[in-house]
This record gives sequence, structure tokens and C-alpha cells, in this order.
Amino acid sequence: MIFSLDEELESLSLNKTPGNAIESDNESPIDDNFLPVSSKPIFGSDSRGRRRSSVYEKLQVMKPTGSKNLEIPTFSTSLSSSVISRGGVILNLSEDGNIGIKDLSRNINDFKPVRVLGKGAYGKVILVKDKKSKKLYAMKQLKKAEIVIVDDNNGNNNISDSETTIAHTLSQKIKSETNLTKRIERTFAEKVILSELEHPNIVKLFYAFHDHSKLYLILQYIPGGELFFHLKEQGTLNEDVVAFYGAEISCALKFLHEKGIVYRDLKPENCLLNYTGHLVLTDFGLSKKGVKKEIPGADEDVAELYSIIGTPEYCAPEILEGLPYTQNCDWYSLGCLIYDMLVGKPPFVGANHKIILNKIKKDKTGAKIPYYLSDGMKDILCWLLKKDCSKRWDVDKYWKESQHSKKIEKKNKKERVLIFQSHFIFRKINWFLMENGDLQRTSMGPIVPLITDWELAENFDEVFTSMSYTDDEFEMPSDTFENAVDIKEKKNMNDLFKGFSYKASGSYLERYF
Ligand SMILES: Nc1ncnc2c1ncn2[C@@H]1O[C@H](COP(=O)(O)OP(=O)(O)OP(=O)(O)O)[C@@H](O)[C@H]1O
Repeated sequence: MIFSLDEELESLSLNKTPGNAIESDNESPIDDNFLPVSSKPIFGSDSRGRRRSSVYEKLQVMKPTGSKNLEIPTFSTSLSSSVISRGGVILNLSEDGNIGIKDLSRNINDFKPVRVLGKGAYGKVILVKDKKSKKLYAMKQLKKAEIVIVDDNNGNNNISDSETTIAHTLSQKIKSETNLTKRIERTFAEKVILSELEHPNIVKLFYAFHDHSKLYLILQYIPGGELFFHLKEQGTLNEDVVAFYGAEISCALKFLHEKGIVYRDLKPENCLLNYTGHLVLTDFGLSKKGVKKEIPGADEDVAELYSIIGTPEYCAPEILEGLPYTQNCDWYSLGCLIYDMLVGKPPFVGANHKIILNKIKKDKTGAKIPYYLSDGMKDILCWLLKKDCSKRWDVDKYWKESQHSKKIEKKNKKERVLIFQSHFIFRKINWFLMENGDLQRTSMGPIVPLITDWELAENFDEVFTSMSYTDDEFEMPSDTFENAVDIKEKKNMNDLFKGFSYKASGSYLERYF
């Protein structure tokens, strides 16, 4: 599970108990009160110490001093408003007044569950078969109650009557509404962003719909499993393989950045391999639309973000420190991922979030790069993993040879070669074919997953594939949910998710099936 800090920052002061505080590095400069997190052991560790970051508990962190809780400029905090900003796109709620049935061509009954592929913060991802066409899809389910109800707890933190003032209650309500709006925005952002994208290294969204208890995204099934799974099998990957996947991820990130989208959750669990061994990015639940330029200090429309969000091992230091950040944070995460593929672990690891965060914050310049890597790998890691984002490689700007980049080189002879695609580690990459998608269509990637039967999902972790899905995943609506939420609340909840339903265009569907 990703950790999403910003939505819980305000509630922390009420939740703070000694029991939440944990042991930290002795030399840590960070006050324990600043980062109270659960000390529960992290589920999902394997014998090699590699563990899934997606199974982490939510981390509660105090809002760093001076940081702003700013989202995109179109942000609306009013849930009762008929217009709400979703991932940077303004949608009118009245356009889909019911729970999506009237314009909905698909629903849960159209699909037969096959097995569980993964589990995230708000629900499971299940391999399903279309009952009519027999085609396989990955169905991502998000429980509405998980998205909506968390907030109520934050707003009612056992404050005694004497302590409760009207002002306090009101301020809690506003914070609670703001946090809820953010979670709903993020839920919509994933659908909105995926529905607008078509790239060979990005997962495809075919349908979205919802019922009383859940939201469903019907995605292209990527059968080769997570890069995480293959890294776990092999420990580390050789430099040519790393360069290849690094290049494919870069193409996807560059494509997103050009569209004003920052991905914010790059990690091995979100990099899947398709059946030909090419990398496909999934999980756009943390992506943000509305970021146009990302050149710090430039006279351009720089849209900065402030939400503290991501997975700590792969998260840029400026995000963790609550500083404004831009699309450049994704290139830092790429550095962490390249490091992980080469070394077998990301640059900063620890037994819990607190230790990881302390290590990242304490480090003055950037991660230590192992001596045994090639000079080319050392060089690229050094520039991507710079702690100071103004010194970090501005990959979007120096993506390929251009007039602008040449000028910079001439101006200062001492300046290193800044062109990303020309870096030595990418010397075997045919960027032209990779960028236009021909490479992905016509050749195999370096790790071709073993697939004997697509329905077996043999490249996915048994922890997930052996999970049961019959309990509540395929009942509509769930009994537990019916009992937990009264009719009025259910109606309100459905109103919050108006406009979620989506169907890809006929030509898009034909192209991929
Ligand atoms: N299209 C897909 N094809 C195959 N497997 C998938 C697909 N999408 C997701 N998965 C599997 O399900 C897992 C969880 O999916 P995803 O990351 O989208 O969920 P999430 O709730 O956002 O998770 P998290 O809380 O970790 O961010 C993935 O790591 C992957 O193993």
C-alpha cells in the first residue's frame, strides 16, 4: 500500500499516543513527534529482506513546518458543489446522476472471477473473464466505504465533551471534508488519466463502473507479473537489462510529463511485464494532472505540488520534506528503481518508514553509489539521485538533442553531456523505435515471462493468487456494507462517485482486443 500522508496530517495531533512512537536511528536529527508511525512488523518481507512496499500501513506524519497544503489551482473543497475538480479535470456531477447504470454498458455480473492478482490500499485486483467474449481482464476494485469512511474516524477522535468546542468540531469537519475530497479526487484521477492515455508502456483502461459498494476499473491484463516478482527471483538484473527497462520507464514518464501528469508512485510493484517482456506501468492512483512545466527557477508556468505522497524508498526527498515539488520527482524515483534493479534494494532501506525517512532526510548530498557498478551506471545514478532537485538531472528538458541543449553545452565547456538519450548506458537502445512503439510491437524484451496458461497467473505472488475472492468481491452489494452504511449515507456516497463510469471508444477496444 502506498502511504498517503497529506490527508492524515491534520488528524495526527489528535491521534498522537506514546504507543505510536517508534525507535528511530540514534543519530536521527528528526524529532520522534514529527514522524510517529506504527511499529508493527511489516507484512510481506521475504527471506532476502525484499518486501512489498504496497503492504505498508498508512503512515501518519505531522505536516512539515511551512509546507502548504496546496493542490492544483482548480481544487474544490466543497463536496456539495455540483462541480468538482477531479485530477485537474472539472466535471459536472449532474452529467451522471445515478450510480452509472443508465450509461453503463458493463457491470460486475458480466465478469467471472478467475483469481486474485494483487492487493492495494482500497481493494483487490482480480483476474476476471468476460462471460460473453471470454477475454481476460484485470479488474481493480476500490471499496467506497474504505475511501469514504476513514474520514469519520479522523473527525471523531474520542474528544471528551468538555474539550469539544463548536469551533473545533467545525474545523474538524472542514478538514475531514477536504481529506475526503482529496481521496475522491485521486480515485477519479486514476480513471480520468488512464482514459486519456495511449502508450505502449502504460496499462490500458477499457471500462470503469460502480455499484453501491465498489468502484471497478477494467484494465488490460498484464500476465508477466510485477518487475518486483522477477527482481525477487533473480536478486539483481544485469546492466543491459536495467538500461532497457530504465529506457522504457523513461519513455512512459516523458510521455506523462508532456501531458502535464506527474506519476508519483514509481516502484517495482507498479512495473508489470507483458507477455513479450516489455514493461507496462500500472497504478495511477497517485498520479496528478495539471502540472505543466517543471523547470525550477525558469520564467515559465511552473506548477508545484505540495502533497506528501508516495512510497518512501522511492520517494524524492523534496516530497518527504514537505517542500514544493515538480515532475522532476519522478526522475528521482527512476534513479531509485535503477539502483534497486542493480543492487537488489533501493538506496535507502530500513525496518520501518521512520528509519527510511530519517536516512533520506539526514543524507546531505544523495545516495551512496556502490563502487562495483560500471562508470556509466554510477554516472546516471549520481545525476538522478541528487538530493537537491535543482541539481538533479532535468531529464524532461534534456531528453534529446535540441538547439537549446546544444547552446548550454557551448556556453560552458565544463558542463557534462546533458542529453538523457545519449547517455552511455543507453547506447544499445533504439530510441526511435522505442518512442514510437514499434520496438514493443515487434520484438521481445530482455525478460520474457514464462506463461503456460494466462489464467494461472503464474508470474504473480502466491500470497495473492491463493487468496479467496468469493467473500465479498463478487457479491453486489455486499451485506457487510449494507449493514454498515444506512440508506441516506449510501445515497450520499453514490453522489460522491457520480461520473465515474467510462467505456473506451470502439476503435480503442478493437485495437487492443
Ligand atoms: N493490469 C494489471 N494486470 C495484472 N496485474 C495487475 C494489473 N494492475 C494491477 N495488478 C496487480 O495488482 C497489484 C495492485 O494493483 P495497484 O497497484 O493498481 O493497486 P493499488 O490499490 O493502487 O495498490 P497500492 O496501494 O500498492 O498503490 C499490482 O502491484 C499488480 O501486481
